[in-house]
Amino acid sequence: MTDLLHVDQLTAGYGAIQVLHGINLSLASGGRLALIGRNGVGKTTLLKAIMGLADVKAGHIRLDGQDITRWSTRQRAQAGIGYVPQTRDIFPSLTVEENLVAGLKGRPRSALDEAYALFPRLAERRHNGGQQLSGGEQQMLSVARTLLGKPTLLLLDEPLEGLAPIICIELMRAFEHLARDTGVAVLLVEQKVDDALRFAPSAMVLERGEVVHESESAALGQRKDLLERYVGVAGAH
Ligand SMILES: Nc1ncnc2c1ncn2[C@@H]1O[C@H](COP(=O)(O)OP(=O)(O)OP(=O)(O)O)[C@@H](O)[C@H]1O
Repeated sequence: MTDLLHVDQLTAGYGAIQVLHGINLSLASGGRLALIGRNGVGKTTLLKAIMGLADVKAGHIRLDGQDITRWSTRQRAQAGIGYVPQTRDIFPSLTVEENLVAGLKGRPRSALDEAYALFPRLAERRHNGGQQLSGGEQQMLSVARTLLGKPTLLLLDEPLEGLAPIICIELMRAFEHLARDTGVAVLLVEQKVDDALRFAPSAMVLERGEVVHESESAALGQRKDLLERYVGVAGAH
């Protein structure tokens, strides 16, 4: 079976700065993979490289068997990659509904119901401005907008960052539903290691731009030594 995403010997960074060194990664259709590691090890850069937002120096990125390494970000989005950046990419001056409409890209307005079904909070706040939303609601809006593009691969960059525990639970539940009901594959970068390992059956640890560990999440959750060394937490998985 062909992997949905296949990253092969990827070396990438920004201009002359090399951040990732020879990364290999595979994700099947409908699969879930957690990408963890300390700040600055290159997790965001890996997502950006997959989305066409970092400079690839060597190696290949394949989506559904097609080599997309030199494709534009727009082409990758059209091919089915959805990227939710760490910065919560919403228009603060537009309402929730206007933000969602901006993500429709030709799909019928009825598609908004999918977003509201996944995040009922957004339905309640549909006429509120983006800047009036809480951090959690902004994150939901950012995710919902990306999902309107019907991605087959979703790249999530620290979606739980700075959110209250109760909102984290709500978001993780929504991601579970989403993955189960739509079959979208998810590559999740997350500092909240327990949540990441619970969500994804497989995990990869990055350190200084290299993969230093790869295993089932349950097995990694037992390796307190590795979690302490590479993530700085003992983990309670
Ligand atoms: N636009 C950029 N130009 C140059 N260097 C960058 C740029 N963005 C990130 N870097 C550098 O690349 C390295 C990896 O950063 P990256 O954001 O990928 O790490 P990360 O693991 O996602 O960390 P964090 O959890 O802090 O986001 C860091 O040393 C960072 O300073």
